[in-house]
Amino acid sequence: MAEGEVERTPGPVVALLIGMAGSGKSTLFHRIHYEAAQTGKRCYFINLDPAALEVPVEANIDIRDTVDYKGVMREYSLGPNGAIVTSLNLFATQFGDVMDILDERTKEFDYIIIDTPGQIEAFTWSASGQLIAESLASTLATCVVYVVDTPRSRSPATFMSNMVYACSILHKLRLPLVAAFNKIDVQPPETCFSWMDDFEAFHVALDEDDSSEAYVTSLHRSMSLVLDEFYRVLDRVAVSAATGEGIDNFWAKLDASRLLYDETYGAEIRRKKADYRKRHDDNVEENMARLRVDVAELDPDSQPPPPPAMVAPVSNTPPRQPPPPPAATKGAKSPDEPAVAYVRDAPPRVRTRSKQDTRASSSS
Ligand SMILES: Nc1nc2c(ncn2[C@@H]2O[C@H](COP(=O)(O)OP(=O)(O)OP(=O)(O)O)[C@@H](O)[C@H]2O)c(=O)[nH]1
Repeated sequence: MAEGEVERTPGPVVALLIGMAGSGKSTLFHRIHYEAAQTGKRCYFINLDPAALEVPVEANIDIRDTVDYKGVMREYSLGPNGAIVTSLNLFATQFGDVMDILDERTKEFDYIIIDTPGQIEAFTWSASGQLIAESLASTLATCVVYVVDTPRSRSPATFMSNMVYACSILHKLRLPLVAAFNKIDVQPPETCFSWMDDFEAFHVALDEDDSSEAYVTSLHRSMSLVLDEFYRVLDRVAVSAATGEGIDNFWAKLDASRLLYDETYGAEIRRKKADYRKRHDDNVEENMARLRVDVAELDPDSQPPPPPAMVAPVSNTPPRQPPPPPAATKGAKSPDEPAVAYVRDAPPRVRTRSKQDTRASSSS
């Protein structure tokens, strides 16, 4: 690779759909599924919303196949939000299996689209949400698609809340972020875009909006100055999940995110891996040198030990005889009884919906 050239991450682009409840994530998920089938784009779909009553498309992997959200509520006596977080936690413990499935199938897909729970903080502020995002981003070009409800963002105060949230997600996950202004069939995005391009236009809108208290207006005014920098690195696209308008641009933004990922997060991951490898190799070399000195000091005639690669693998050593079973004592448990009584069942292993899996891949 030529010097200064950015190393490209092979495999599909992963898009995590995140947004406030009702912003249209699931409808967008559905729209992407439809458009992908129409245009022959190869997409893999994952639903991470355990509380979804209905997923509009047959996802290749669905958290609801693994975790019973209502059962979690009952068993742990939790409310709806607690149960979503706990379901995600349980699923996160099995996410290695999901990564194995994705690793096996990376060559078959161009995009992996992931729907997340409507309770946005359940994903963005939970350890499991972060773990899932980091696991994906450790090997695949991953980005966040922050879905904005454009009609609701007509009000400067709601627009500001949305942008502050998007900014906090960018800081938390540190992944490329595309703001998808949805529902443009109802409300064109130009007003929001003008506020992002020119903070003075936003200040004028604040002055004209008499629904907020003076101190809130003043707070929004100063926050718009802070966010001005954020808007410069924020990619945006206007879409309508209902009509399909703007979806072509949506694909283009995902492709652009791949480049951004490679230049930022991907480059950082590769640097960390290289650092780790170097530190590991240096440690091995240092320990070997120390060992050689110690051995030489003990017995000047002795040969230094062979390098680690020449040490016979553990599996080649002859198996030891197992120790004899302990003598039966009075009141001992029968051999069939488990030694440890688990309080809770471990969550079932992740299952893909093999039938749908096959269907989805054949349709793509
Ligand atoms: N007009 C219009 N309505 C939309 C669009 N996208 C979504 N909606 C509507 O917005 C409402 C919420 O959409 P959902 O897709 O359920 O939103 P969500 O973000 O998945 O909701 P949660 O799962 O609760 O977070 C539904 O009534 C949709 O029909 C759009 O592009 N245009």
